[in-house]
Amino acid sequence: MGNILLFVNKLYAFAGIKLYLNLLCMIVISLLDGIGIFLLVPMLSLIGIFDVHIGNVLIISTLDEVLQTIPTIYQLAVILGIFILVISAQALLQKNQSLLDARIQQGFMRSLRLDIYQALLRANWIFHLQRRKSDFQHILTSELGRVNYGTTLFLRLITTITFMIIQVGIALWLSARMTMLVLLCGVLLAFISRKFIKHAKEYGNQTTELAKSYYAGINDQLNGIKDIKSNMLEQSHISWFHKLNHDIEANVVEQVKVQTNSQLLYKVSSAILIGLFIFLSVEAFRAQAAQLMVIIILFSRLWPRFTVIQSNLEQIASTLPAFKNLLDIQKECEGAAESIALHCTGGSNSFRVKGGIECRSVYFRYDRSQEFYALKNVNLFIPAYRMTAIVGKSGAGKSTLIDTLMGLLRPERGEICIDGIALTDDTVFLLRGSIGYVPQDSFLFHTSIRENLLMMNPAASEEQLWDALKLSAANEFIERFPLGLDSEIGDRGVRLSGGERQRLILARALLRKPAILVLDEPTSALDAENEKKIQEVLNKLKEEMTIIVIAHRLSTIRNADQVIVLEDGQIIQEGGFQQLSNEANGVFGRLLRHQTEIKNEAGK
Ligand SMILES: Nc1ncnc2c1ncn2[C@@H]1O[C@H](COP(=O)(O)OP(=O)(O)OP(=O)(O)O)[C@@H](O)[C@H]1O
Repeated sequence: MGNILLFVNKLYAFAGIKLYLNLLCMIVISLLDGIGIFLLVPMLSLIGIFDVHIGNVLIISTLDEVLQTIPTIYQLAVILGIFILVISAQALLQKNQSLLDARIQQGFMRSLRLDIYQALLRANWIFHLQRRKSDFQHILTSELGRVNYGTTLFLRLITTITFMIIQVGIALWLSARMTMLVLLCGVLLAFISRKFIKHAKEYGNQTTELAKSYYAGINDQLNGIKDIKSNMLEQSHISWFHKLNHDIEANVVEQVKVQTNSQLLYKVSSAILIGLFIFLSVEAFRAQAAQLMVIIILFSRLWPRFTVIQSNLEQIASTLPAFKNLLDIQKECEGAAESIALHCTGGSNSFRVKGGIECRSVYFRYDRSQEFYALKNVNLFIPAYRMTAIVGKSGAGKSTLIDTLMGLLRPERGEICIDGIALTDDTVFLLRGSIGYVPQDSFLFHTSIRENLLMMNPAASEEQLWDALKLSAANEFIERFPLGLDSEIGDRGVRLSGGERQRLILARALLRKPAILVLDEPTSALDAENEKKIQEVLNKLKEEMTIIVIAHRLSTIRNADQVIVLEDGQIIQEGGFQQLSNEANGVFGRLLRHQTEIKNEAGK
């Protein structure tokens, strides 16, 4: 019940007055529908199908009196004319009401989609690290689809209930006793059917869980398709897929079972009720023929609405878990929201570092319930317009440190200062807007080289594009492509080699003319010749920007002005490249000697 109220509140918050307008349309449509039914009696009487005694049945007797003032030959034409007018007006109104319905529904979905997407993008990095990406994909596609369907059903439910109330009102007017009898049966049936709604909700929860597993599994497996194929893991994955699909199928069949059982109950009971109702009307209540006819028409239209309401309630119950899931994620995102101003996009020159970036006694933990610190008492100074390299064994804390320097992770203790001023939640975005980041796992879109570049700086000219490509030594391979900048690079850039991908990503980062260039393993996929080119590029770029680079391949950072060596989240060595390589017992010297030996052996 709480969830349905939440849903109604949210829908009302979005649609407001439009919902009332919709309701008003429905009331008028139902009234016109009722008038159409009332017109049937004199019409059938005039045609001669029935010789109905109109007696003192409300509305019909008034209508009959009016008709008597018209010459007999025109009576049928007049009544048919009114009938056509009433039905046409009803159809016209219905058309507009359906349109309004669609507008409310689609607008509501648009606003939900936007809210959840904005909340996702506003959430901080640590939140994203802790969640499965596939859960978000699931929410934004399948769960939103279910909520959409639930909204359609909800609006349909309001329509049905409005129609029902009006028709019950008319029926009450005609015969209170008979109407009460039917309503009593309806309430009784609704009470018996509560369990169907409960089951539908349980199966709806199951649908959410199954769909989550489906999305997560598909996502992981498609990302790891190379591993699956090269390790011959196809069969085990097909078995997993088979089992999950079996569960999905069983879940849907169970839901249909609940629906068909309740429909069966409603249909059989409706046949019994209609029989009982006609019998009682004729034998016990002695209803007049015209009155009986109107009531039978009303109830034969009314009763199926009970069935529709029951079926709608069950289906809404099965989609409510999707709505709850959506609100939960949105709430979690909002709990982790950064105070980012979304209209400010990262851009060039929004922040210039004059002196340098400083870490003052920085501590960081991914999980505050654990004792483990990924960064412990880190104190360091990164001078502007210099190249600082961060090295260390795998798991030493290099990525955590640069994520902290970029303001993606906020220190648990200590602070990050730019030119001596501590970063706050507000200024951290200025810093982030001034960074060009080249990640380890390069991210490229399945489109042309040009569009991949323009994504970073849509206003860049052809000349600026080529300048950036030259700087990153990516121009040579692109010039060889027949379509040049318009060449398509495939999904995540699969049509390029690892080195080509990395150089393209570097060009993309440079296009922003960032104040700080952060590179995570920029040369890991490059051969010696290209590595040298990148070294030269970085050397040149030092004059224009501050460079921070993580490197496993130490030859890449030969020209670094400062090297920071991390181990277990702490700085254990720092200094110039030559200085550290000369420290015989230092970790850096050992790492360097180890890499040189491997290189020499490979060269033999
Ligand atoms: N999202 C995370 N949640 C929890 N712990 C994490 C997370 N990311 C990293 N860690 C832990 O923090 C420590 C530092 O990890 P980090 O990724 O910074 O190391 P690294 O030096 O960059 O390693 P590599 O060279 O392998 O990329 C590791 O012990 C790692 O297990």
